[in-house]
Amino acid sequence: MSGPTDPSSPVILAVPEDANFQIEHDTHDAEHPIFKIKYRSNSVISTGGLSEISNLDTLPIVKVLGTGGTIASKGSSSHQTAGYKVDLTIEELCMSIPDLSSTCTLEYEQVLNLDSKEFGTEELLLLHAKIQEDLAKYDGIIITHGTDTMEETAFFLQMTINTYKPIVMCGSMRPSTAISSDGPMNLYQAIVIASSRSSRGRGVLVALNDRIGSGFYITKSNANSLDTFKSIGQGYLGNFVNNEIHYYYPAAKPLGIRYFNLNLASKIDLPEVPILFAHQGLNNKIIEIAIEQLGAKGLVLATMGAGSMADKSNEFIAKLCQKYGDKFPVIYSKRAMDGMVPKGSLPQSVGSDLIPFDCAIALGYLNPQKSRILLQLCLNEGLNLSEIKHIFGGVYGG
Ligand SMILES: NC(=O)C[C@H](N)C(=O)O
Repeated sequence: MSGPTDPSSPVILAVPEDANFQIEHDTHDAEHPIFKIKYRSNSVISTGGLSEISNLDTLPIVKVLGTGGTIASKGSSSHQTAGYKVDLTIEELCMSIPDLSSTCTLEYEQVLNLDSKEFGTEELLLLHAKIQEDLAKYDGIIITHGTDTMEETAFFLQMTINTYKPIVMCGSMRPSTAISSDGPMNLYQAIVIASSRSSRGRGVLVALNDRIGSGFYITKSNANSLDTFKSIGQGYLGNFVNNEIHYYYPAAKPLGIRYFNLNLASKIDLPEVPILFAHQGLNNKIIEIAIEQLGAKGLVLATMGAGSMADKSNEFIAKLCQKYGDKFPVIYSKRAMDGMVPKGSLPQSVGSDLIPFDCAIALGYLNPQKSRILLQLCLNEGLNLSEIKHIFGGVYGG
């Protein structure tokens, strides 16, 4: 028998009489310890429960899905770190890393080969379908991806795939042709992370530059440097040092996760939800254009502080919402990288004639690009305003 068992299944445990086995206590979660029973035998009868059986003679089977990005790019010289092109296959990329045959059985597949700025709903759905298909066969999935929109793909996968198996995203900031390109090391670490049982039950992970972060919160903080992925308030989940994975906390998924089941059998077109970046002197006309000319079904505002928009903008938004029968959700996000927008910072009514402000939803801790995806998923499921508020309440907004 190989591969993991579902930890929630009942405890029925039997090992062959001839088995040579050992019991290991997994210390990653002191409150919910896992006892691993490892054995050597050719046959096994059954397994399950809080315990897991693993055969010492089998290795995890993991799959790398290539989608492009700088990690799959080539420049024309070894010092070129801008203006390069995606031009490397996932096969070539996997050949550039050290031998992993004692860590896992590795397979790979080219799903896409694009700069991540070209990603949209179609690419997200394609990747989602591929992962769903592969999760049945593999112990972990690794996705190579451009860093520019990696956080959006990570968040989308996090909200739409409910699995305890590791899904690990990685990329690079320097192309494959650059002196000290970071791609091969990042890919190597991501594969080791996806092969490890200690990575289970942690949701979608983003692994770059020795750090392991949660795809739910992590964001690209620097447009150029290698040390770019951060979640300032929530921190990293772990670190990778000298071929060892060091998690700081027991396995857990972020609070506020609510899974959205996508019906891949029918055509999905996630609704139009633009993001508007607020600034001093914002012209209300741009709000109207975003909503009316784009046919948007919702709007995300990167507000100037913790939900702050000029009074005239709030009044304009409230009137537009009234026009749509107060069904049009407007997410009050923030342009600041850290912090949050609490429910309490939004007025209940606006203007001298106290127009109700029901359509305004405080974002909580997510950034604008992640809240856009969350709102798209809510709208795709046909949720109403109060249900959407409830979901954003999971990240302390609403
Ligand atoms: N570092 C990178 O991967 C950036 C690249 N433009 C991308 O997102 O595809």
